[in-house]
Amino acid sequence: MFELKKKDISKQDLWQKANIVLPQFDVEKIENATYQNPVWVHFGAGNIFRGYIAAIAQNLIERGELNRGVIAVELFDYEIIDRIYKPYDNLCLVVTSDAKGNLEKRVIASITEELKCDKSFEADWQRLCKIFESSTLELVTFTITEKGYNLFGLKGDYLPAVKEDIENGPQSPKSSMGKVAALAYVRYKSGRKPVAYVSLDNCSKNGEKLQSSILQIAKEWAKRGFVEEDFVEYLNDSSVVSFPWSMIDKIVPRPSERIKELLEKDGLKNMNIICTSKNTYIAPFVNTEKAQYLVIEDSFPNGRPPLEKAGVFMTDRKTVEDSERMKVQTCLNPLHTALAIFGCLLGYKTIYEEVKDEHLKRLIEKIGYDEGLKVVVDPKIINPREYIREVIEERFPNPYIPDTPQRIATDTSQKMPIRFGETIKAYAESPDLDVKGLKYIPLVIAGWLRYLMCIDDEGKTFDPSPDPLLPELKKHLDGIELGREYENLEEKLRPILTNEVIFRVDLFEVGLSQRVVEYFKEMIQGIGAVKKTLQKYVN
Ligand SMILES: NC(=O)c1ccc[n+]([C@@H]2O[C@H](COP(=O)([O-])OP(=O)(O)OC[C@H]3O[C@@H](n4cnc5c(N)ncnc54)[C@H](O)[C@@H]3O)[C@@H](O)[C@H]2O)c1
Ligand SMILES: O=P(O)(O)OC[C@@H](O)[C@@H](O)[C@H](O)[C@H](O)CO
Repeated sequence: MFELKKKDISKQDLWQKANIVLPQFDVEKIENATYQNPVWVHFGAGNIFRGYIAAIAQNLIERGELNRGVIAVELFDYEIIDRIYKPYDNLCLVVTSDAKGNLEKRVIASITEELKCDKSFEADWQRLCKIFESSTLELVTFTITEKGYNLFGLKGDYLPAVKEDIENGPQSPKSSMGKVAALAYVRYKSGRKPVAYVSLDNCSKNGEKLQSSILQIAKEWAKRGFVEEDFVEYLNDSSVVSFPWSMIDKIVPRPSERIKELLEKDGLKNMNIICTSKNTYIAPFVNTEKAQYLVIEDSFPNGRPPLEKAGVFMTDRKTVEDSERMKVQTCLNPLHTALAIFGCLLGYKTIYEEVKDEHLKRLIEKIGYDEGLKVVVDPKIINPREYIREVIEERFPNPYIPDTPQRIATDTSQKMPIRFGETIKAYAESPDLDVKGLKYIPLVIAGWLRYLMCIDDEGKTFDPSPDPLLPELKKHLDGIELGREYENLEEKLRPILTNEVIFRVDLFEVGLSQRVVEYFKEMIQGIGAVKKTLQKYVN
């Protein structure tokens, strides 16, 4: 037996026998160099970071293109650090599966430090301040989920923690964006030092979203005299501080029991999967697919590692935007969200089983090829039609990527505007497209309303995936039962369907609410009605 710990890394024969590739560099040397002269900080120490971003850093280190690692920082779920980083010396085992079931196993050792970003962890906070004062710091990347950037609640008022941060200034921030703004202020105070803040989350114009949240807090602080006006100027000057946009694509599901068992058979100890009290599913290993795309706007005022040498497309903002529109708004994530919603309703536990169902497959083909492609601008670096084909025919059906509809259904309320709202808006604004002609996106929206009832198509209650708006949204579905007729459903659902925070547009105004409500009515007819409605409309 051996462990994913530094002390066992020297037992090369054991790892070799298990076909696990070890880091090809002097881990301690990189750690020391990074401690002295940090280059790269990452916020959001979850699965995609460990399985993709940290692997990019390792590729560069192994090729001699980078001589520092990445510092992992957690803003939200400190259990990750205590239970998955510290006990395994920040090592991570990445298991990559192709559709034939061939596995590549590799130890990632490019994460050199793990820090909890909160003033209550005084030593970590002091260390973070030191890092942000460092002139060698080039980039700060983020994978903190869409909701991590939010400042406002559904009604447009500040979230409580954000409000508190605004009132109290940068001294002891509580909200995620407040903490990042406070560290940006530390960097500013240390001599207006340059840096790039790079969001790698699945949101449209993610760089703009990050910048606007940090700026908003900075402006509120400046108004109250907590910071200089010049701090706001600094954050607005892209020659000093940039917020590059990006598109990131690699399916990194929750850790799988099957992979855990395989690793244990290899002789590895303590491969337990945990679910933290904040609902992060994480393990010492990460399971993922081979396919991967990362496109980043090339704007780095303090320089950057040669990311292109690790396969990252470094390009202009327009190409990033077109790639993001292609992936997040039309060709992958909306298809994923559709499968997530219908998967939970129809009792599926894996995505690959879902795409074997001809109706679900047809639904995602219709959303992608028929409704989505019409608003896609070809990003040139990736062909959109070929990309959808790869997604539907190769990536989703991969049985060795045990992705679940329940994982993807997490935070659906936060994803609606980007996954579907942008496309509806583009149709509504186009002189050549008829928004009322959309059929399949409204079917997914109706499915989501049906999902919010938390009763599956067999009439059994299910636990919905976490979503910050769930309690509020569920209230609007209260009292609706399967098998009953309702006269005033359109009115009852109006508060959801008119909410532009959720759909980017008012579905009543654009003329889609009636169709959504009609589909929804059909889906609540009784047991099996969701399946029947799906079959009726995709056929
Ligand atoms: N997993 C994927 O397949 C994938 C692919 C492409 C992009 N992404 C992007 O990365 C994000 C994270 O995915 P993951 O696989 O790492 O998920 P994960 O559940 O493994 O980790 C989520 C991370 O976000 C942090 N987080 C959650 N809420 C936060 C908040 N309010 N403030 C600050 N941090 C918060 C968590 O603490 C954790 O570090 C996704 O939401 C998506 O935007 C993921
Ligand atoms: O991660 P989210 O929450 O933005 O969306 C769920 C999935 O669609 C997503 O994680 C995909 O796996 C990913 O976007 C593939 O690149």
